[in-house]
Amino acid sequence: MVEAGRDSEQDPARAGTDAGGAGGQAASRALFERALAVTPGGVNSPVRAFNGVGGTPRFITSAAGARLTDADGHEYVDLIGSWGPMLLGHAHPEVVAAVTAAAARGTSYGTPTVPELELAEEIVARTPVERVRLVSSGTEATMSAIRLARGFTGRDVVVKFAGCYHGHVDALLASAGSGLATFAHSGSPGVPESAAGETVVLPYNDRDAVTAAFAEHGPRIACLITEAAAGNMGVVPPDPGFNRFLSETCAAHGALFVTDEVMTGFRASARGYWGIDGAVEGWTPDLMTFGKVMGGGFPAAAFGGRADIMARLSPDGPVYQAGTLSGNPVATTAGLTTLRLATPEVYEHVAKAGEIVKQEASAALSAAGVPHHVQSAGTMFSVFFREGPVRDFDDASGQDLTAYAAFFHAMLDAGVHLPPSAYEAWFLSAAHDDAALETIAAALPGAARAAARAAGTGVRG
Ligand SMILES: Cc1ncc(COP(=O)(O)O)c(C=O)c1O
Ligand SMILES: N[C@H](C=O)CCC(=O)O
Repeated sequence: MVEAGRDSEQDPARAGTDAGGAGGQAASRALFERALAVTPGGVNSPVRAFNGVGGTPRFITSAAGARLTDADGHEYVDLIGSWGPMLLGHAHPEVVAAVTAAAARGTSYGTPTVPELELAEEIVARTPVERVRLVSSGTEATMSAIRLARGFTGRDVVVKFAGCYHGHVDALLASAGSGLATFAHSGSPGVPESAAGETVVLPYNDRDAVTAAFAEHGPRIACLITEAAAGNMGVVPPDPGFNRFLSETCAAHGALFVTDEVMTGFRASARGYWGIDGAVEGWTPDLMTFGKVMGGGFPAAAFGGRADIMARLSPDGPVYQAGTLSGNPVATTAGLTTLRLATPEVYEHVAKAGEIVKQEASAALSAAGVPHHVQSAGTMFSVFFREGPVRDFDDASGQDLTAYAAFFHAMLDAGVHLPPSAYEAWFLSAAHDDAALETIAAALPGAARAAARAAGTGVRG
């Protein structure tokens, strides 16, 4: 095994240029060159590219527990967590065994199966949804929820918040947070005016803007969709009472309240962000969306909600929605096994590890004089490279992206793989043990000094 750690004191000018050292990334570089020849940007989802931080993405060849191994044999403590799903860590033996056994029984039948039934039961047991439909991605879940909301209400307008990402659904791809922020697009070519034109985008945590939008468009609003706690502009929790206010405003205008828990679901807590907000404050979304953790690292996602709304869905009702691989037996086995293994101890461990990493990151950045702010939503957290609380996307956009790029590369050199974007959560898992936390702790001071050298020298978001 080759150690990833080298040169965490690199010159900030080298940040974003594979500061890891000549020769150390030969295999990843060669693979990336091949990928560029056959795949746009060399990646199958834009945030995987290093466009926001510069350099060559590492090709990961295996992962176990809290660690990733790349094609050059370097090992990294993983803080990407596949962008959220890997709550238990990579290649959890019981998940691997269950998935292997499921695959041996056949990988897809196109008929109802037991694992999909049991996964649906598990979701209904943990959340306020009464009926749930399984799909294959978070994007499909939000797209379907929006269609159902429109079909149920007979209205067209959708309200969303700037900086909240709900997948690459046409109607929701306006001011959509991390990927688009990292790539400096304001929306996306290819999304027709007719699709985006029915979307109202408001500043997050802004009650006045919500009140004004409903006053103007109320009778045309089918639904308001929000991340239960925003995680795609960095972690920005709703102000106390904000989600309840949204729920009440929707109800007052006959619109549906849709909470997107694709990221927070079964991650922020065992019952998602709803478990620490709605369950406490006494509000219930009309529809919810889920993904990531409930797929256990496989393509599985879901949307669900009130029985009378879900009854409008085909085959019971007229709103069409379908999928050849929806409820796939291997994917649902992975998700079901993951949820069953996600005990209170798992959430306690992830929370405790998060507290340690947050405290150490903040201490290192403070010692180096780097402006920063740490925010959390349940067990999720992120570090903003700017001073002061972040309440909305404008605040999040005030980050020093050059400082983050230098920090990211120094961490990578020291064997810690952060998300290659300043607008993402740092994901921990039950597998982040003392040794993994020590690697992170050892990497932070040098990375903070690299960020300090780069701070203020370049791009602000
Ligand atoms: C809150 C939220 N909603 C929806 C999505 C879309 O999910 P997917 O990438 O599985 O399509 C994501 C992440 O990608 C997300 O974080
Ligand atoms: N921020 C995105 C979702 O949470 C990252 C995942 C992706 O789009 O690849």
